[in-house]
This record gives sequence, structure tokens and C-alpha cells, in this order.
Amino acid sequence: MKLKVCGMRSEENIKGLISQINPHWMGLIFYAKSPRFVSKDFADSIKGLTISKVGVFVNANLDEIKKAISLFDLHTIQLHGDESVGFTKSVKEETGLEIFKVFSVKENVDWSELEGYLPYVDYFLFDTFTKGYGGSGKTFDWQILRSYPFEKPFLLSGGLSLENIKDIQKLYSEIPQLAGLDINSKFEIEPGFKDIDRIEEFWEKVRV
Ligand SMILES: O=C(O)c1ccccc1N[C@@H]1O[C@H](COP(=O)(O)O)[C@@H](O)[C@H]1O
Repeated sequence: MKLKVCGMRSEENIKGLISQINPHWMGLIFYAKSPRFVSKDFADSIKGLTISKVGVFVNANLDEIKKAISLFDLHTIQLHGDESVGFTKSVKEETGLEIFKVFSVKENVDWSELEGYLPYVDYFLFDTFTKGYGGSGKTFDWQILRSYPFEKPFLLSGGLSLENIKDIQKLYSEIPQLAGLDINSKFEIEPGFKDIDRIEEFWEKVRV
């Protein structure tokens, strides 16, 4: 099982996360309307830190993405908006980086809509639908994932917390494509500042 901790923007907090947990990825949110938005001034503070950084973008253009890649030395691009197959293809081909394409789940998913993305993404990521695109702290009906028809691995997000560990474990044991978890607002002291001890408690219980 893999872990991504998303929405961080304090140097001290990120260093604490690395030394205490060292998750597979740490997410930086480049969506200006998010309370976890990271500005370019933050780049110098985290240069050289040994963690795979995921840039989270909502309908950004390729130029903005490329600038953030070089400033923040990003390892992964998370497309968290309404990005088309063509745009996702361009991001993959022009950056060569790992790609997470997010689908926000309302009541159902039309799996055929994901098919075109398959050659260009490394993981799909399923989150709860919200007008603000992400960080709602709300879960969706995870049973929908039981009909996921592809071999492509995916990450689960949206309201993951200490309260839903049992459901996560059950899902993980039953759906082989579920490769990891993306945690965010349920582990915050304030937007963008994580409670590392709470994350450690979660990870100790949920990791396999
Ligand atoms: O966290 C945000 O503010 C945010 C804003 C816009 C796009 C994505 C955002 N975060 C992503 O939301 C999910 C789930 O978060 P939560 O656990 O429900 O708080 C996660 O993938 C974050 O990367």
C-alpha cells in the first residue's frame, strides 16, 4: 500500500513528515482558490528535500505546469480538474513525469470515460465530487469501485480519516487495483498544516 499526504506548505511540517513517516508522495496544491494553495515563493524552502513531490493542478495550462515542475522539482503531476484526454497526453509526453488523473465521483462513474486516458496516466485517483474540486473531507460511495474494470492501479481519496480505517482495509483486501491512499484535510491542525502524529497512527493501522 502506498501513501500520499497532500496539501502541505510549511517547511517544518514537511520535514517532520519525512522524518516520522516518509510517505511515498507529498502533495503541493497549485490551485489558487484552495486554502492550501502554495505560492512560488515557497519553492526555495523545500529544495533538496528527499520526498517525491506531487503538483496538484486544477485546469492549469501546460506552461504553468512546466514552470512549477522546474521551480519545485516535481516528481508527479496530479490533474485534479476537467482535463481532457488530449491535454493529459500532452502533459505526459512533454514532461515525461508520473501522472495522476483524478475523477471526482458524484453518484456513479461511467468507466468508458476513463478509457482514453489509460495510455497517459500512471494512476487514476478517485475523489469525492465537490464544487471546490478537492479537499472537501467528504467520502463517496466506495462500493462503486468494485466495478472498476481496468488493470491500471488507482489511489483512493476524499475524506480518508482514522474513522474509516476498517472500510479502507476491507476495500484494499478485495480490490487489487487499489494501490494507495491520499490523505488531506482530515489530518489537519489548520489548512495546509498536518498533525503528523495522527497521520502516523493512521499509517501504522492501515499499511500492509
Ligand atoms: O485540498 C484542496 O484544497 C484541494 C483543492 C483543489 C483540488 C484538490 C485538492 N485536494 C485534493 O483533494 C483530495 C481529497 O482531500 P480530502 O481528504 O477530502 O480533504 C486529495 O486528493 C487532495 O489532493
